[in-house]
Amino acid sequence: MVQIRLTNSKTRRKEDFRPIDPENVRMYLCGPTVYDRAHLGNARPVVVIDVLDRLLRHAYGADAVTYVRNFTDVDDKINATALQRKEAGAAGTLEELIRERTEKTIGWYHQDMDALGAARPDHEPRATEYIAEMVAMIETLIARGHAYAAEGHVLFEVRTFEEYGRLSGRSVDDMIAGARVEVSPFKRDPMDFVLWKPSTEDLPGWDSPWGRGRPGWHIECSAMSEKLLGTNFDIHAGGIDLQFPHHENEIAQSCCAHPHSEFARVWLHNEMLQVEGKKMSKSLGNFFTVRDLLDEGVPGEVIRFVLLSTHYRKPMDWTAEKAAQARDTLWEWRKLTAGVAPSAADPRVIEALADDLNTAGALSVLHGLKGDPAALLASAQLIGLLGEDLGAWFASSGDADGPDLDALLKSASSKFVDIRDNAKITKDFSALDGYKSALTEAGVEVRMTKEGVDLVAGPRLDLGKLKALL
Ligand SMILES: Nc1ncnc2c1ncn2[C@@H]1O[C@H](COP(=O)(O)OP(=O)(O)OP(=O)(O)O)[C@@H](O)[C@H]1O
Ligand SMILES: [Zn+2]
Repeated sequence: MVQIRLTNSKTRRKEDFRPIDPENVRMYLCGPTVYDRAHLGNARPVVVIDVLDRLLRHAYGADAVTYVRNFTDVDDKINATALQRKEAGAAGTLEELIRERTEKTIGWYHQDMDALGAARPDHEPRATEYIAEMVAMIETLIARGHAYAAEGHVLFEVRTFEEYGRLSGRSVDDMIAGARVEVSPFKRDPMDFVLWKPSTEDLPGWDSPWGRGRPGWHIECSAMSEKLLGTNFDIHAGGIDLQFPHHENEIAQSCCAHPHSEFARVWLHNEMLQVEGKKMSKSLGNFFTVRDLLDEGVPGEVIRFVLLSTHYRKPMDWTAEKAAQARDTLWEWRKLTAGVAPSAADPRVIEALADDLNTAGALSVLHGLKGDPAALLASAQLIGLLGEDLGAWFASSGDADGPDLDALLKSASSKFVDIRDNAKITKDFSALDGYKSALTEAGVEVRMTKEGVDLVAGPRLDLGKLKALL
């Protein structure tokens, strides 16, 4: 097996990856805060880590990886969204509105990430189910002198952790200068961050030694990763936007609660998906969701292809041109591999992936495999492409339940045969020609066979137009 190498943000070097336990490689990815649809930027870490997950399973065994990705279902942004809805007249208590929204968002998230071919993690812990673990960790931090309670809050005292800032390579003073840190009267130092905060009656809250309250965001990941992966695990991933302060704070909490632990050995950070040079983000409002693209008829597989065509450590843009090229390439590959059984993945594809997840390199190897469809198929499947039949591929676009493409094509072909049979009697073939060109216009390939006609969905299939022809 080829040696996997990953760029570790902690050491700023590309390093040989050596798992703590090769029989159980453990990986954590910071998941979404569930108050709204995932935008395309949010999908980037999911697709990148899905490829890493596949590579690790290829290398160490399908059952030798534990992949955890959390849902942050308690957060001020969630509360604010629910409050807005309540003020706009939505029925129910604030707590009910919050729960309704987080449940719904988790469902959307699953649908959208499934459409991108990202396998579900082994564990998807929800923060609200790990409050006891968070409280226990905060108590440990207080007992060890790294945190203090003040006015219903508990704060982590950053100056008590010498290594603070090491991951992002900044000193505490630089960070104070560069960051918008919240100054509060009860903080000993402006850099100190919240582990626990009080909740008003209408906000979600849990009883704690510091009164009724709720956890800060950072402690969620420390507590959940410890519970599910232990105090030392292999890989911690997330977007580069989370490196500071979120990951810096996770390290401070976990390493101070367990002084002899390393926490995560390798830190992997993906660069940002951008729009005109700026990070795609909810706060900037320059985003579109994965669902927007799927609804426009961009298959999930095309989105995945585009995301993989740039190395994860480089910023990238989404463009319609990239999507069109991806669609054409995938279509060509699908035609080449139709009815072919996959052989083994080309070793060069594995080498490219093992070299710090060089997915763009892997795709260029695939381009060269057109002469060997069996290897092309196996290699594409290794990175999560060409995995499903075409029906499922197109079904992932359009409405959430997915149209049954096979059924649509079947009714179109029986209609075609009726028109043809009629034309044979009347000797007027114009209606048949008209139907044929309408099908072509809808992106369907019409192949005449001895028995009748074979209709095949093409890369530019327009489901709306096809439906209109039935
Ligand atoms: N533009 C982007 N490109 C790549 N990854 C991103 C981008 N925006 C967010 N992420 C990643 O998405 C994951 C989920 O992040 P989170 O739920 O905190 O985002 P958010 O707060 O909803 O989005 P935003 O950052 O747009 O306000 C994190 O790993 C984060 O690093
Ligand atoms: Zn996290």
